Amino acid sequence: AIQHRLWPEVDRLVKQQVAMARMGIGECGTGWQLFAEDGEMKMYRREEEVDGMVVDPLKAVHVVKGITGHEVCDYFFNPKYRYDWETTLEHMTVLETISDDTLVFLQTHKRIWPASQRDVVFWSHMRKLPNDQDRDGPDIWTVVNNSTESPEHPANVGKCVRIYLTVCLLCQTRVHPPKDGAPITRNNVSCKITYCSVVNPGGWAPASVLRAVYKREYPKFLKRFTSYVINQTKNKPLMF
Ligand SMILES: CCCc1ccc(-c2ccc(S(=O)(=O)CCO)cc2)cc1[C@H]1C[C@H]1c1ccccn1
Repeated sequence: AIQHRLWPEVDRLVKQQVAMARMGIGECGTGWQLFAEDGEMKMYRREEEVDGMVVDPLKAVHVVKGITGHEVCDYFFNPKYRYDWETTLEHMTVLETISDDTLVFLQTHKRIWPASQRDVVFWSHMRKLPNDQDRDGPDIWTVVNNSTESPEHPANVGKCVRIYLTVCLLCQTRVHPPKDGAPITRNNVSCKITYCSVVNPGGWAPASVLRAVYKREYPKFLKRFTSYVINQTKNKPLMF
C-alpha cells in the first residue's frame, strides 16, 4: 500500500503505545496511584510535571461484557459518533482524511473555569493487530491519537490554548464459548479495554484544578463511552 506523509510517525507511535498499553501496571514503572475504581474499571495516574505543568500520565483498565474490541475502537475512532459520547467536546472538525484508518482532527473542548479554553490537533489511527499471545484468539484492535501540527490551524492564535496529547485505546476481545456448541452471542464475549493518555495542558493551569478535572472527567468519560457502545451494539450482529 502507498505510505502517506504521517505513516512513519504513526507506525512508530502505534508500536510504542501498544507495547506500553499491554504492560501490566506493575511493569510500567513506579509511582502509579489507583485514583478511581468502579466495578471492573480501575484508573491509575502518575503525578508528573513538565515546566511546572501537570502532565500526569493516566492508565485505565476496564473489562466490559457484550462488546468486541473492533466495535469499541470503531465507535471511538469514527467522527460521526463523537458528539454522542465525548461530553467535554465543544467543536470537532476532520481537517484531513489521510486514509480510511487515519484522520486528522481539530477539537475544541469546553472551557474549565478558571483555566482558559483548550483546543487540540491530532492524528487518529485505527489498526487491527495480530494476537501474538493467543494465535487462534480474536484480534487486538487499537486507536492511537497523537498531537500533530496543522499549518492552517497554528497553536495559540485564537482564544484557545493548544494542548498536546498522546492517547492509546487498546482492546482485547475475549470469547467464552457456550458449552453446548451453540452460536456465539453477546453473552459469550467481553472486551478488555486499556486506555492510556498523557495530556500536556499547553499553557499554565493550576495543578489542583487540572488534577480535579482529570479525577472527575476521566472516570465519567470511560463509563459514558463504554455504556454508549453497549447501547449502540446491543441489537446489532457481533463485529469481530
Ligand atoms: C486542560 C485539559 C483540558 C482537556 C484536554 C484534552 C482532553 C481530551 C482530548 C482528547 C481525548 S481522546 O481520548 O483523544 C478522545 C477524543 O476526544 C481525551 C481528552 C480533555 C480535556 C479536559 C476536558 C477534560 C477532560 C479530561 C478527561 C476526559 C475528558 N475531558
